[in-house]
Amino acid sequence: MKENKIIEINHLKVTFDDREVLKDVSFTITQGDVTVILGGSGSGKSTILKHILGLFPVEAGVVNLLDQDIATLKEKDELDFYLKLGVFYQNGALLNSLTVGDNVALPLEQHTDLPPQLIEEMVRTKLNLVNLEDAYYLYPSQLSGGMLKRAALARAIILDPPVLFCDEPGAGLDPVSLAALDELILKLRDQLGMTVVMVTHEVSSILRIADKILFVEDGVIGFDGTLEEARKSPLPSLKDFFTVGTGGKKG
Ligand SMILES: Nc1ncnc2c1ncn2[C@@H]1O[C@H](COP(=O)(O)OP(=O)(O)OP(=O)(O)O)[C@@H](O)[C@H]1O
Repeated sequence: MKENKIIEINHLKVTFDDREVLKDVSFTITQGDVTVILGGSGSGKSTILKHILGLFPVEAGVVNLLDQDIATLKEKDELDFYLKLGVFYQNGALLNSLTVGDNVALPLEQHTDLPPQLIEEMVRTKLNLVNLEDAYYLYPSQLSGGMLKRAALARAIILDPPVLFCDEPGAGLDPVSLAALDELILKLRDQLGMTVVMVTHEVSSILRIADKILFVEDGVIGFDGTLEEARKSPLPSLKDFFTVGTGGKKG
């Protein structure tokens, strides 16, 4: 079967305050893959994610997402388009005044006209999927760190997005909760066919879940290949990630 490209970036350039953060970034992401964007602190990983998510205008180059050049997206179509994307940020906090069920229901209530009974069913299905079926009536303050992440994940996927973007999803989790979150992300990929794009420094996570690695260095993609290829790469800064887990920082 022909590989289906979900994201295609060509010659993306990003300048902040006269500083070229991304000089020339090109890559493609294939449907059903878990792709990890790696790179040292400040290398521009989040900047790439934010450009894919349309949070910044594309200054130079092309960002193609779900067969749509995002620069040509009409303003009236933007909301519908971006609703197709699941976004899971490390600080994607839930609203403390709402129960977990109401938090997860929020995107459905805000963006659909579905009847309350159906919304509740959809929320329960997603809570089941993230192993939080008993947390429907609990408040965020009653959840552990790992449970909070899973609830935020349930909210990110409530509209069944074809792509899930995760920025440091495991930040602050203990190793056991981190492994559980990784398992869950793999389950979403396997059961729902979701494509996952993740920025993370967690080597244990990367080894568990990455299919593909994109390594950002000096404003370009310094490495683009499978996890196996990445582990064997002679590129010194990439080697550091897997051997000493320095996060790509030198010294
Ligand atoms: N809105 C902005 N305005 C000005 N500079 C920015 C902005 N966003 C990011 N930068 C700069 O661009 C560079 C890349 O930032 P980015 O957050 O993409 O890096 P990162 O690789 O995700 O880093 P980290 O791993 O530390 O989160 C940094 O030097 C940052 O200071």
